[in-house]
Amino acid sequence: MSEIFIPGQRWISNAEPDLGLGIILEAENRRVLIAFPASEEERTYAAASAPLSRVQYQAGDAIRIADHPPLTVIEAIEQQGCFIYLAEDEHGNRQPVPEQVLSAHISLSSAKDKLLAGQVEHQRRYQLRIATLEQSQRHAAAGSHGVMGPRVQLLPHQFYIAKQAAQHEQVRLLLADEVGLGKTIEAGLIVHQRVLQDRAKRILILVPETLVNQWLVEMLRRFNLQFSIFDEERCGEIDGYRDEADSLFYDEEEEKLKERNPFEEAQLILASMDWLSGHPRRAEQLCQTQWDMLVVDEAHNLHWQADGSSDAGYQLLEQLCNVVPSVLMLTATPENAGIEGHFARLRLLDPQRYPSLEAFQKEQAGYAELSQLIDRLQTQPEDVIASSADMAQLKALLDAASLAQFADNPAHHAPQLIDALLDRFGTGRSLFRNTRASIGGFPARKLNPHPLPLPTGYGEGSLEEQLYPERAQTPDWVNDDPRINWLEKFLLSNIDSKVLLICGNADIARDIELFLRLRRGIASSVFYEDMSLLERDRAAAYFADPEEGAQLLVCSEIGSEGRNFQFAEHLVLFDLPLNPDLLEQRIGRLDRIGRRGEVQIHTPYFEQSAQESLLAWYRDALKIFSEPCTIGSAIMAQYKTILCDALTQQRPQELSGLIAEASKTAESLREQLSAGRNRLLELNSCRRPQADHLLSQLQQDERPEQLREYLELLCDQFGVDIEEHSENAIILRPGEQMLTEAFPHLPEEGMTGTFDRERALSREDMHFLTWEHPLVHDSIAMIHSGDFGAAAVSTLPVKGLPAGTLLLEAYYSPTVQAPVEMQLQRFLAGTSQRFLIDKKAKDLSAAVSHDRLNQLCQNVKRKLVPALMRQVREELGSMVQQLDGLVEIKLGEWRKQAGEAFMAQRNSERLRLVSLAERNPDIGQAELAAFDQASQKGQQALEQMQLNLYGLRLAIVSQ
Ligand SMILES: Nc1ncnc2c1ncn2[C@@H]1O[C@H](COP(=O)(O)OP(=O)(O)OP(=O)(O)O)[C@@H](O)[C@H]1O
Repeated sequence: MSEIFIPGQRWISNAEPDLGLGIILEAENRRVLIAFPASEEERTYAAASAPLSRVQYQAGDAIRIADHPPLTVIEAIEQQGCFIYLAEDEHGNRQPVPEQVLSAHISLSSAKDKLLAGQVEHQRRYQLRIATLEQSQRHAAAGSHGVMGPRVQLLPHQFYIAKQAAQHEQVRLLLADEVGLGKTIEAGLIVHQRVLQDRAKRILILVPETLVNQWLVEMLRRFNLQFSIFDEERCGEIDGYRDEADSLFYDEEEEKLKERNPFEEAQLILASMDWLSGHPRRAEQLCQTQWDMLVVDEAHNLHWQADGSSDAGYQLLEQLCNVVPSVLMLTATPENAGIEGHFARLRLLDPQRYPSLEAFQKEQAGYAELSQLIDRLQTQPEDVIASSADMAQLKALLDAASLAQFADNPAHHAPQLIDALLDRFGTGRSLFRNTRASIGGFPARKLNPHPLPLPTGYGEGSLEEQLYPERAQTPDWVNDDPRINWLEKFLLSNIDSKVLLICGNADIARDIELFLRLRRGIASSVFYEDMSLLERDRAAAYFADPEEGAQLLVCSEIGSEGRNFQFAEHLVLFDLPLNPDLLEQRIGRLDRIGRRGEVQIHTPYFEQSAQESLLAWYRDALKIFSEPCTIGSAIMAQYKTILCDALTQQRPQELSGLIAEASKTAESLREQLSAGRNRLLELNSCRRPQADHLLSQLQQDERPEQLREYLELLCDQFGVDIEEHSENAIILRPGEQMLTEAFPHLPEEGMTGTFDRERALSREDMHFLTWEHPLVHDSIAMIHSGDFGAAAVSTLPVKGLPAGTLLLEAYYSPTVQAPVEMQLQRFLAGTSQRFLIDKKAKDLSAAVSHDRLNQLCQNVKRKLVPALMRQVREELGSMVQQLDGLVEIKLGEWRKQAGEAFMAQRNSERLRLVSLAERNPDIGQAELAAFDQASQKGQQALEQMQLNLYGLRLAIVSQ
């Protein structure tokens, strides 16, 4: 039966009790709108299924009005569906209190009410409830909270970044690892962590159209995150508005009534950046939607222009960055369009830290000196103290308080100093870039050049015509081009190998594939921009199939970004682009994590042509075929004009001189970078000892044995059948007596899961069972949000105590009611409190553990409960009141601890802001005042922290 909602009534959300005490604002048209003032949130529900419970106080209950001492209810009087409480203060003064004025901060005590009313449950349910609290608190406090569940290999550089990202209230990062080192995985870890920690609910991922499905699959199979793909078709189905102003019957007013923002319809949305940047109306709707987090892949494709003519993609990114609190941008080639574009992206992420391009460029010149200082701080912090030059340098950069701390205990405080230096004078907080060189263990790149005779008619004209002669030919060019002939032979002599071919032009890609498939019978598929998403993904899947799949995949340039083709043995570069970052991206399709064996790169080219010279340029000047190229765009910026000129004119002497010179410039740039910027990035992106420690901690936190025990308890109580599958693996199936029809994430046919990460990585048909698997996570949430097992009564057959002695066991968990963006729950992680008291309120919790009590306690038959409760009710009532006194003391301690942890973090953020203000005129007094106000608000909310009574067990000593 549905409840009757009346404006002014006070209700509480069963699913989100932390929202505090809600007040009904509207109840019309079978919908109910409720506001939660404590957390500044509103919710709308269908009235028939609203997950709300009416809050109704009884005589004797304590109630609160804001800024008032507590009152005790004498009587509740109902008037037109709302209550007026007659209540008195500690001096006996009485006053009427309409429920509308009650404080929105509420402490919940359904366990108490249930126990006192004799509504008790079986022992085992209570045990499950307490196990749920203890296990979830333990997991929430673990350093690996949020990153344990993903089905990924434990790679230190990725987990290190996720850990760094978790440290700040909002995460705003450029993930810029070299190609194929797992930026998608890093982004997934960060997203997963934010979702699991309740720090982000509404997430938008924007990627190039070609990568939409790959992201969808990766998010689901590795992270259990079910994103919805939004495209124009889907949006059109939701948003009825049609802009057909030219039509005779067009009625703007009527159309406006059909308008709906489609992006409000789902929480986790994945969409193509190409589509949105070309669709102003959808882009506007996107910006009007409230997002907690934005992820943008291949961010280098969005171009910034100093004169304000940035492309539509960049403009959309800019607008989103202004309103979305957490932003991740991914690019393997951050400086693809020069330092300006790189700076523009950093500024979007952190405008306070990056006020001007000039300052940023100046800063880069000081990186070598800074990285040497950091090196010394890392290896010999005591020597830094002893060196007056180092200390003078530090004094010029950092605040006196941090330096004083460092001088007191150099080894302990050096890491904080390093963080502050990296953040304020490097790109510490905003940019992570891991390289193959710093991670190590990658297979080598091997170039296989294939010189071919230059056919007549080729090798003349503009540089473009010389480099890509096939583009100017008729479609039958494939019959005569020696590269096709070579390719055919190559494929036939490597029949068991997968070959990826990339060329810069869609028509050429199509011609090559068609010819080899139809005329030469090669099992192949093709991948180019005019194909639909589905067709492209089918082509990629056909290529990936190890048994029946294609031997060859021919891609236009769109296949060179983001795709995972590391399983292919050979990469054929049918042509070479003039952009070294594009070439690096192409090689990155094979040279990525998970690759086994050398990266075989094949370049068929024409002898004594511009192609041969360009190959020599890449090989000898940039060395791109032997190591990842990080200096490509800088060298190209310097030499492109003269290189193109020399290539066009085909002056071999001049070219070899140019290559020798560029090679020297490249070498010295590499050295310069490795002493300065790259060294700083290396220091920042993965500190190996910390990263290794994180992973070993994560492995300890997994606690598979305890998880298994917990699952057994859970399944037992909810009627889910559990059976052994094999070592470290189980099968779960809905049992005939399953308690709830919607046991979370359990398919009707059941599921097989393993506790072993390695096995989960190789067996995709098995679920990876951790404390973060959706079934476990949502079962825990289900128990937390309801009162399942909240109260129990048992007998305690022990000899040492007189029969009839009462022991009361109580578990509390803290809650703080504040706007979600303040993320104050993180300062309470892992805290819960157990009391075990006798009638004199003596706390026996240390003497008798919960487990021991579980072993000793016996369940009381349901029909005996009412009589038993009548006997003990009075004594029990006074014990419950005594508990309140103990709780007050504990609450004081926790408020203090959480407040201190919160302020320590705010103070360090404040120091940063003050330090940045010295160099950035945009940060003024107003920013600092707003910051202080937010700190004060957080502190006040923590001072209002409440302890929820989570579970109560009465044990009555029997003989
Ligand atoms: N921790 C991991 N466990 C398992 N597989 C991983 C892990 N990290 C990366 N991979 C795999 O390595 C490949 C490269 O990873 P990913 O696509 O995230 O790299 P990327 O840096 O985004 O690449 P690009 O620069 O091409 O966009 C993918 O197939 C990915 O699934």
